[in-house]
Amino acid sequence: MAVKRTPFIAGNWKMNLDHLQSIAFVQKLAWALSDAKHDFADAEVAVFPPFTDLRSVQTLVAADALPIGYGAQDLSKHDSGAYTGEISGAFLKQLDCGYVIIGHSERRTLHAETDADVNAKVVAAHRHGLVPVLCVGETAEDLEQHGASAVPVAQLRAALDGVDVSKGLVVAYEPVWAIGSGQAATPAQAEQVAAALRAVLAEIAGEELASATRVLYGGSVKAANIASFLREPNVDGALVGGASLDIDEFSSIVRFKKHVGA
Ligand SMILES: O=C(CO)COP(=O)(O)O
Repeated sequence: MAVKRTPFIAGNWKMNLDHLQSIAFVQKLAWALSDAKHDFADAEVAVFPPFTDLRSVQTLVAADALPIGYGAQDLSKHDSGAYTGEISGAFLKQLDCGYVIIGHSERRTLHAETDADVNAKVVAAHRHGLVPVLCVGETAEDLEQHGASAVPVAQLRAALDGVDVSKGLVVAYEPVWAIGSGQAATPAQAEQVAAALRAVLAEIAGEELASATRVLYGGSVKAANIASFLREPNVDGALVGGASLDIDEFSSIVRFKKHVGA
C-alpha cells in the first residue's frame, strides 16, 4: 500500500463567481501558486466554476500554461439531443475540462438525482474522457441510524456499477451534515470512511487501482484544518466549497504543506 498519490485540492465554486470574476480569481490563484512553488509543488489544484465560466477559464489557463486544472460541476448522462438545459460531456471535453463533479449532495437532494443517474453520469464522463469527481456522503440522520460508512459505501457501489475504474476516478467523501455548516468531520471520521471507500474500491477494481485512486474529504474545509485531514493516510486531498471562493483562504489551503508539522 505504499503507493504515492498526488494530493488534490479542488475548489467547488457552486453557483458563485461569473465569468469575469472567474478570470480575476484564477489569475490571483496562479500568482499565489507561483509565489509558493516549493510548498505546493507536489499537489494538484483544480477549480470547478459554473458552466458559463469554463470557456474563460480555459482561455486563461491555456494562454499562460497555468498549473491549474478545472472541470464542471455536473454533466448530462446523454451525449446530445432534446434535453433542454443539459450540458454534454462532449462540450466539456471540447473546453479541455479534465474533471467533472458527479453526485454532489446538492444535486442529489435539490435535483433528485438517484444512484442510477449518478451511475449513468459516471459512465458518460468516461465516454468523453473526463475524470469523475464522484461525491458520496451521509446525512445526519444516516449517521445516527447507520453510522458514517454505510451510506457512502452503498452510494459508491451503486455509482460504480459496471464502471471501468481504470478510466479515471476521484472519490470525494462529503458528509452532508458537514457541508456549509462550519462543522467539519474530525480527521479520524474522515479517515474511517475514506478507508472503507478504498476497501470497496479494492473489491470492485482490485488493489492496484484502489491504492492509486484519490479519496478526498469535503465539508467545511478551511486553511486551519486542511493539514489535519491530509495527515490521514487515506485522505488524499479536499473538495472545498465556501473557502474556495476566498482567494487568501484557498491559496492558504493549497499551500497546506506549510501547516504540516507546524
Ligand atoms: O460541498 C462542498 C464541496 O463540494 C463543501 O462545501 P463547504 O466547504 O462550503 O462546506
